[in-house]
Order: sequence, then structure tokens, then C-alpha cells
Amino acid sequence: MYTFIINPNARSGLGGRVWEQLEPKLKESSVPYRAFFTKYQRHATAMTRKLTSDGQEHTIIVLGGDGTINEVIGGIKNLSLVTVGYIPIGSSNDFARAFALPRDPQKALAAILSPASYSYMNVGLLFYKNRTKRFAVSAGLGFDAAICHQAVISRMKVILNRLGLGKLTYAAIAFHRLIHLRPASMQVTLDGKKTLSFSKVFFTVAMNHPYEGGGFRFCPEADPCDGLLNVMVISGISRIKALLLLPFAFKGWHTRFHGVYTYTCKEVQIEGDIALPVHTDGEPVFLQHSIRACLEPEKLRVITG
Ligand SMILES: Nc1ncnc2c1ncn2[C@@H]1O[C@H](COP(=O)(O)OP(=O)(O)OP(=O)(O)O)[C@@H](O)[C@H]1O
Repeated sequence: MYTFIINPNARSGLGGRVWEQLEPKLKESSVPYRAFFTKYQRHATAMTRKLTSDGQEHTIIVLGGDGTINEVIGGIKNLSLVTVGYIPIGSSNDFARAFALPRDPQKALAAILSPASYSYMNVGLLFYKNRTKRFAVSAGLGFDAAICHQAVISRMKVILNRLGLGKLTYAAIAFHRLIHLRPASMQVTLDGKKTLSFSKVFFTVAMNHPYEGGGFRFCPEADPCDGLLNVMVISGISRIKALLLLPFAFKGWHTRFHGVYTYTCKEVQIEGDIALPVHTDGEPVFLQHSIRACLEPEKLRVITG
């Protein structure tokens, strides 16, 4: 039985339209399925939690963007009992990028119904204050999170999505945030042993996947299945240089420049001198002074071919 969780509102309403095209194919193929639609923020988490609390195996197919994938993974009771398939129709689609999932929803559905390969993916876990939150792609503190915070309330995202230019949203907001951002000082502790101090930090991000923010390959070496987090810090450079680095980051070439620091670890603690925006997979977690990220002990099976 396939359980579809659909965000009809993803990419400013594309989710619902894509589902209308896909459902007849499912009916034709006579595969058993049921479909649930998200009605509000974090609804996907609540639905997944209820669904997976029976202790049984489930195959959950997510139709939406990275935010919906984040919410579904956040609700899975026992990661090792669930297989996830993904039909990416969001504006950033960084989760799909790492696994090279088909962008065409019909092809994505066909691959899900006849899976050729699976990946066993690590799932990130963020600690802040006395709370925890899972992430699939990345969790960051500073500039990247400020962009996500603004994207949530941005009219620009709606307009660019309508024009089919959703990918530009994050780049345009990044430009705007960079002008207004005050770089902070941060302390980054890797695996509880090595503490590094940075000043004038634009942001620090812990990445499970190589891409975030709609195709920025911030940690080109990151592998979502290798049991490690990749950490990137951008620090001690001018706003102009940070801005000029962004196009290089689409290819992962920014890491060759001074001011970009990358590390691998199993756990990272990031502390800012001021409270800064935080995100998990592009979903805002409000302002925090300190976050800690690691990986869940269990892996999640993802249909990737
Ligand atoms: N019915 C709904 N109405 C409004 N918002 C919803 C609804 N269902 C889910 N959401 C919220 O929509 C947000 C964004 O969803 P999603 O990530 O799937 O799409 P996107 O923003 O278009 O894609 P991306 O994250 O790749 O840019 C999530 O925070 C989710 O909680």
C-alpha cells in the first residue's frame, strides 16, 4: 500500500495540479494507494506521526517541496520501518538533487512504482533550547536561515513561482539579506573536542546533503548516506566577496576561496554571540543563540532509482 502525502499548496499551488495529473495514472495501474492532503503548516508531521505509530512498515510517497519532506521525516515514529518516495515539485528541491531524482512528476511516479534502487539515508537531528527537530538536507544558523525566514513571508516567491522562476527566489532574497545582515561571531565545536572561533560569520551550516537553498552546493563532499555531517562556515570576508562567491557555490567551487571553511564530523555545536535565525531544510526555527546537530542512529530507506 502506497500512502501519498500531498502538499497541494507547494510551489504556490502546483502540488494540487500535479496530483490531479498523477492520480489517473495510479488508478490505471491499479496499485493500492491512499492519499492525504496537508491543510496547514506541520500537518504532514502530525499525519505521519499518526500513520507510523502502529509499529508496521509503511511506504510513504511525498509530493511537495523540501519543506514537506522535512515535515514527513519529522513525524516518522521508527525510521527503519519506513520507505520514502519523493515527487519533487517545490521551488528549491535540494533533497531531490543529491539523489538525482526525476524532475518530471510522471517519471518520478513511474520510478516509485517500479523501484530500481534504494538509498539508506542518514537523518539529521537538531537540538535547540530543550527541543529537537529532524532534518533531511541541512540545518543552519545565520544568513542562510535568514533567507529561509524571509522566503516564508515573501510575495516574491509566489510571483516567481507563477512565472516558473521559483529557483530565483532564494538568490534574489540572498542578495537582499546580504545587504542588511550584520555578521556575527561564532564558536563551532566538532565532535565535542575541537572548538574553533570565527568572527564576522555570515553563516554556519551542518549539511547531510550537498545542496541547500535551491541548488547551492555548499558542501560538495556531503553524502547523505555516509554517516557524517559536513559543516561549512563563511567568515571574515566582505559582503561583496560573499555575494561574488554565491555563483561559484552553484558548482561547489566557492570552497577554493579564502573565508570558506569546511569540516566533517558526527556532531557539531554552533554558538553565536547574538541570537540568529535557524532553519532545518529551509523551514524557520526562529532565533537561537546555540544549536547542536548530529545524525539519528537509524537510517531511512529512500527510493532513488
Ligand atoms: N495546505 C497548506 N496551505 C499552506 N501551507 C501549507 C499547506 N500544506 C503545507 N504547507 C506548508 O507549506 C510550506 C512549504 O511547503 P513545500 O516545501 O512543500 O513547498 P515549497 O515551499 O514550494 O518548496 P521548497 O521548500 O522546495 O521551496 C511548508 O512549511 C508546509 O508546512
